[in-house]
Amino acid sequence: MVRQPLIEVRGLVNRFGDHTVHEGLDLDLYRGEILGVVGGSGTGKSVLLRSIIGLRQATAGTIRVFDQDLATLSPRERSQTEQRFGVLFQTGALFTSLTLQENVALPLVEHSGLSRDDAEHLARMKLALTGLPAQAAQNYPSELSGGMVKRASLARALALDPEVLFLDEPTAGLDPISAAGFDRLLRTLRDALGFSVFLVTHDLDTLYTTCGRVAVLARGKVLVADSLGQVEDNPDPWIQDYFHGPRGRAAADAHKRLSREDH
Ligand SMILES: Nc1ncnc2c1ncn2[C@@H]1O[C@H](COP(=O)(O)OP(=O)(O)OP(=O)(O)O)[C@@H](O)[C@H]1O
Repeated sequence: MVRQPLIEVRGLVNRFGDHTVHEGLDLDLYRGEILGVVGGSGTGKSVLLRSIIGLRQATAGTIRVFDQDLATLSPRERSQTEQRFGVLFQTGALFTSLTLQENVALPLVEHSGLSRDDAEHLARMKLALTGLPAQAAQNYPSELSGGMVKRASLARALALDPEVLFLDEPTAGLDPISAAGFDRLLRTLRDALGFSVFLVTHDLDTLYTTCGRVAVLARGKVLVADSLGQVEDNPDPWIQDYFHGPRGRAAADAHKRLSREDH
């Protein structure tokens, strides 16, 4: 059976002045998958994410989302399409002057026409879904640990039941235990809710524990997008260094050990 991509990027070009970031980049995201997007610093992972979610107009190329060409959508259609996305940026980007419950309720009030009371009720459910204790709903972001803020940001990204979740380095800045907890949570929620994930990360443990496929960006393109096993075997020097250097080996070994313990 031929799998239809939910997102299809073709011939993407992004330039800033005479600096070319993407030069004919192709990438697909399939329904229900967690796609890890990796690459050296400055290879354009965030610019790619921003182009897909409509925060940046690409210099050239096409981006089809849910079988529609982003460039041909009216502002209204674009806004409807964007509501099918959930986004979690690296900083979490919660409003510091709002409680967690108010933060998560905000998109619900804005986009789904719920009353404030109903939105806050639903917000508490979303926060519980991400594993936060009930009382955290009344806390302000500054009162919580980094891991809890990440969970709350995830709850906000999930507020409108998105079909695709975009995450930009979600475990950056978390201690390894909180990071592993976040990875597990992401897998569990994907299994339960069925969304697809576009995950920009530098975290090798995240790649090994959560991603079904991995796309490697280098030299303006996607060098390879495949299962980890296939990607690890790619002879490109950056890929070899990344996956077979000391950190890559440690992450692969830890994953093998955990898989054995699970069986
Ligand atoms: N608004 C902008 N104006 C000019 N250059 C930009 C802009 N946004 C990104 N760039 C450049 O595009 C390149 C890719 O940036 P991007 O943030 O996508 O990299 P990245 O792969 O996400 O890097 P990192 O892993 O370090 O986060 C960088 O050289 C960056 O300086």
